[in-house]
Amino acid sequence: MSSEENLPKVAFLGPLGTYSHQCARNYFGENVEYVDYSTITKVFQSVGPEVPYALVPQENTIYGAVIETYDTLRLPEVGVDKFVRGERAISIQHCLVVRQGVQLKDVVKIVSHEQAFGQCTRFLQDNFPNAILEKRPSTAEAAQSLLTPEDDLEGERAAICSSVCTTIFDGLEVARSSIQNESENYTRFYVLSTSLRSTPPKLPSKPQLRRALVRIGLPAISNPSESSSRLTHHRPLHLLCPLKTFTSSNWKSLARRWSIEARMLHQVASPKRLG
Ligand SMILES: O=C(O)C(=O)Cc1ccccc1
Repeated sequence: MSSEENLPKVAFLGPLGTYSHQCARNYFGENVEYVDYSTITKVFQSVGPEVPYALVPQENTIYGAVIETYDTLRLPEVGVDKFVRGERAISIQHCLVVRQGVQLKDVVKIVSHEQAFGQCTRFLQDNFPNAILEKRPSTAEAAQSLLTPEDDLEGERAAICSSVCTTIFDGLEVARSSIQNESENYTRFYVLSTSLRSTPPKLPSKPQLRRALVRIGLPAISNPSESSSRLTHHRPLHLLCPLKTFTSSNWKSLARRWSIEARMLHQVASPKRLG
């Protein structure tokens, strides 16, 4: 049995070269075995007895919440057998990367993760207003895809990703650096775990305030008898706050009542509210 087989597994959005991978290494170091998955949803789904830990991007200082991550954090298993057990923010410096020798004037298509597009809107508008922007599952996958020919494209492609990708995938080079809208740019990642008890095997870091992720759902209860049985476990929101409509000020007063400092509210509209 190799020594790697004894290490706990950590899932991350791959391939090597993603910001998720950089953050995972920054958090866990050499204490774990890394396993890459092709989408954030698959990273989330992998968390279980075989893969007890994962790291997912949560929020960015320029572009805000990572939607795919929030979609998974609303799934029922969160708080039951999948828990947010840590966080780490890293600096994100995006580059425009091309195959070696490609001229920027020939670039007609740019590929990347949707977060990277959202963080680089000014650069894209100023330099490539007519380029096709194609979403990929991760920045490193976008970089890697430049090495596969795309026959029916008239023109060249570029990827927005970390400069690290040019050291991982042979034949790529950095054409422009630090292309995000603001020079200081950070993404926070969440560490997921199957257990509330065992502490993730993280590298030592400076002490942080303990934070909680609170998920509040408006129960879709039509049958009153069903609602009373549910009340023993989850108090519906209209019992917690007097107004049926949940607003950010409801949230702030709830947080005050619980003596917690509310940092961020991410709200998703129900079909009833928009429809
Ligand atoms: O695609 C990646 O590299 C990721 O880890 C997701 C992401 C994309 C852009 C900024 C931060 C995280």
